[in-house]
Amino acid sequence: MTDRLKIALAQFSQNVGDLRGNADAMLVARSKHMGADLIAFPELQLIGYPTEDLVLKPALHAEAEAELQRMAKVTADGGPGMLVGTTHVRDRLLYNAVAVLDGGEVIATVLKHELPNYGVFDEKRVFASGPLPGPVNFRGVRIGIPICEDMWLSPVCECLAETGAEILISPNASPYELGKDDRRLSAGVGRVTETGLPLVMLNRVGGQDEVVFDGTSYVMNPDRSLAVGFREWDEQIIVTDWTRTADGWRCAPGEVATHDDDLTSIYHAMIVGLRDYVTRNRFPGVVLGLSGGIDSALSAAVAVDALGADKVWCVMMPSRFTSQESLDDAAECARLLGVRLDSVPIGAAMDAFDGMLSPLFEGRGRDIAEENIQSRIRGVTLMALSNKFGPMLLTTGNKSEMSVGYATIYGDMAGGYSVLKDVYKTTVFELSRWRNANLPRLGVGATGLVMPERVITKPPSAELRDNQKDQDSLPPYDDLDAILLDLVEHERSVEDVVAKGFDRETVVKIERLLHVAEYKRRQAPPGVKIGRRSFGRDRRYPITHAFRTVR
Ligand SMILES: Nc1ncnc2c1ncn2[C@@H]1O[C@H](COP(=O)(O)OP(=O)(O)OC[C@H]2O[C@@H]([n+]3cccc(C(=O)O)c3)[C@H](O)[C@@H]2O)[C@@H](O)[C@H]1O
Ligand SMILES: Nc1ncnc2c1ncn2[C@@H]1O[C@H](COP(=O)(O)OP(=O)(O)OP(=O)(O)O)[C@@H](O)[C@H]1O
Ligand SMILES: NC(=O)CC[C@H](N)C(=O)O
Repeated sequence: MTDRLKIALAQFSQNVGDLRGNADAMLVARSKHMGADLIAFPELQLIGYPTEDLVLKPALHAEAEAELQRMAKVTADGGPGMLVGTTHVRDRLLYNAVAVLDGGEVIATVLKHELPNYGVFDEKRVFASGPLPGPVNFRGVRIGIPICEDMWLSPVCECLAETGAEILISPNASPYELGKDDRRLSAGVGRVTETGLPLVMLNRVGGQDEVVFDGTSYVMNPDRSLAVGFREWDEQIIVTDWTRTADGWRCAPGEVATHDDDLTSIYHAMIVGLRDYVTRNRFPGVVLGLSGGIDSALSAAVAVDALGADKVWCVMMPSRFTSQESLDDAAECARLLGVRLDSVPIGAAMDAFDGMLSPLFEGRGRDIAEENIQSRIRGVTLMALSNKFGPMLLTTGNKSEMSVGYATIYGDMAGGYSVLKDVYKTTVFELSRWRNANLPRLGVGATGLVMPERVITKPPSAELRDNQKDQDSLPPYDDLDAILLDLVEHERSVEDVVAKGFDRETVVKIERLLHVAEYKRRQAPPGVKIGRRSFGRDRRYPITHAFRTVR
């Protein structure tokens, strides 16, 4: 019976659907840690998380089994065993599983019991729930393997402790949300307190469409002290040293990384989401409309930090409503960021549409139709550049606008991905100030200012007509965001919000706009999830419905 163990923990990224690539990355990691007894990886490391309906293809199960067998054979060399997240088919049911590989074979397969089915998760849609598991005997040590949600709730870990587990290793695919690192720790404290066992929480990193994974893996000893704490966002392998004591197994103390403050954390999530989306979908870069306003300035700054200045192409598309201030601010933003800026005036296209539509529009005054045509001309222009040269169009709308439909469908909503989709305008201001004063650790962009101060201080305007200001149609952003926070993030009623002192008419209007704009959000590009109620993945409302919290 062994009294010492070396367990290598790989906080890895994953490439959904690239089973060969994911398997090769695990084998390379193992080959570099031949002194370890075991190397563990995050949840579904072979397939990638979230799998969504990809796992409904039987061909994928066959490939997963072949890759698993290939990996198992490698372990015949007597080196480290492997703990690999994969799918498993048993009695024609599909499970989210972890296979334990050792001595050339799959020595055990553990099935996930608790399937998360809320927020961004849909696991019950594709996986069956496995029975409550017992520990796996790995070289004489009984290892309990609660798979992600199995660690977030009590029953699986309690069952593992009762059936003799000595160490808990929990492969996770726990998506980023502001403050989630603390919740991961609290869940761990709960399980360690209940079971008296040491716990490994091993999370993935990287971006997958709307969700990003920030890692923050850790090892917690039974006294609830952190033996090891991984960095946020980075791939990292840490070899942990374990000793059997009279009171059970203990992990030797190592490095415990500190975590970012809120604004740094949000900014990093945006960088990781955009970087992985653009690179994995093989775009040469991004193109975006740079208006001299704050949303496009911040989107451009994130893009430069994520991809590098040479991969970001900005285009100013002035009309007769564009102020000199906007022209100057866009030029200064581009200079500070070191990006290419072209100018494509849209007056000729506006005149062409006026001419084309004048027989039909005759007798009607100019209104929102003409305003939106400008936004759509810009969308067409940017998509033409995307088609001709390949960069993906980056959409710049923020959560405040997307909440109330303050964006033109098929116009400035055109694009492939949005970094501001889940941040309210007040946070856009904070992030812009923060980025002007800080260089993000994960960023590859410019030091110093990334936008002139005036972009942050001037009143926001869509410049679709003379002297237009956002505040002509919307309440001040401080009020709008406070109301939206209640209606969207906390699902409060109009009465609840009015009771806090907000004007009833304003709150009723915002609730109405929120519901009416659902059709726009359904057609909006994906964007990185930051909070608990992101549009699309978390908050799923019907488009057609008659419910209002006031009549
Ligand atoms: N339930 C539903 N299902 C499907 N389609 C529906 C629909 N309701 C309306 N529609 C369609 O949508 C159209 C109305 O939507 P849309 O054409 O977008 O136009 P609309 O929402 O009326 O106007 C866009 C608003 O966004 C503002 N804006 C535009 C551009 C940029 C910014 C900014 O600051 O970032 C602000 C602009 O000032 C204006 O207030 C209707 O004409 C109809 O065709
Ligand atoms: N003159 C312009 N030149 C280039 N792009 C523009 C121009 N006007 C608008 N856009 C694009 O359309 C998006 C919507 O911009 P708009 O100015 O209407 O409102 P906004 O939400 O306040 O955005 P911003 O703060 O970036 O100006 C902008 O972020 C930008 O990408
Ligand atoms: N993949 C999972 O089971 C993740 C569920 C977990 N509660 C989380 O939010 O991170």
